Amino acid sequence: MSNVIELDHVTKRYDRFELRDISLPIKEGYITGLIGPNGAGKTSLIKLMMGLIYPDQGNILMFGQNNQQDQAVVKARIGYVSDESFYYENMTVKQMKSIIAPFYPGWNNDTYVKFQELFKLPPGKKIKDLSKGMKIKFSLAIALSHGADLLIMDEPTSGLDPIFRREMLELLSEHIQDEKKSILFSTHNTTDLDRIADYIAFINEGRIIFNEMKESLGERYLLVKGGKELLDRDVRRWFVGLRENGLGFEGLISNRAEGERYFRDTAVCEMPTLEEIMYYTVKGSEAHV
Ligand SMILES: Nc1ncnc2c1ncn2[C@@H]1O[C@H](COP(=O)(O)OP(=O)(O)OP(=O)(O)O)[C@@H](O)[C@H]1O
Repeated sequence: MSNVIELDHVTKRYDRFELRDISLPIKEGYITGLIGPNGAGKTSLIKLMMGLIYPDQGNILMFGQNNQQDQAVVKARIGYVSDESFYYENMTVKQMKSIIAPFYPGWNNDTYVKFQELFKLPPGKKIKDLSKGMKIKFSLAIALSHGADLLIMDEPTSGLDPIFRREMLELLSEHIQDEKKSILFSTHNTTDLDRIADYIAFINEGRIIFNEMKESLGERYLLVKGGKELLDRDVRRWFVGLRENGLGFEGLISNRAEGERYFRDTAVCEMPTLEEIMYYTVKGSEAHV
């Protein structure tokens, strides 16, 4: 199985933040959700892939090609959706579309018209007068109209109402039916991932915590709820994150087999939700600062 994106030991430093030695393969033909709390580094990671910022160290391959040396070829195959607008604010939707379309050899105007109607995009409205959700819809219509092999989307669902949010996720699932297409999107929202993601890449404080098939996460982690008397210093070390109150605790263990062996008869063992995995991982990393 080949990788549509491959980050190889990529480091990017800012004054107070670092994406540290990131090696991240994104699988071709699947939907990967990039998730992490505010400030985890999701947008920076996406900008690195898009060649909008440059790594201090490491290599980035898109479709097996270097994303800087082969920039034009690579970019023509990517549909990029972000709420940071790269459009001319004073142009209308129609004018902007006419400027963008010729850049893409695979542009299909019938497809664009179909999405323009579906998304109720007002052709005569200026870009600056579009709502945040409308801008995202416009970006998405463009991305879906030039036959992109890879959609990269930075929080595409964040400005959308719940109805369109759901419709959009369905649309993305349909898009991926074409076996060679791939999607990477960042989100804060675990329900987006529950609905459509095949793979989940979780980033926290500039590091990749995991990049795994959604199904296999449940086999790896264990959520344990029990009485405080079960916790001693050694046992505490097994927990990625732990929440305690007067009598009891609830916590996440990353080695499911070991956790089950110890807690099976004395505590409640459950398969964690994605949200619980995120919550305890972030909580645990804060506790260790
Ligand atoms: N140009 C820059 N110069 C300095 N620091 C930056 C720059 N761009 C981003 N950062 C810092 O890098 C960190 C990661 O930011 P980034 O936008 O990648 O996170 P994110 O996961 O997308 O967050 P959010 O979910 O809030 O959008 C933040 O602490 C941010 O302040």
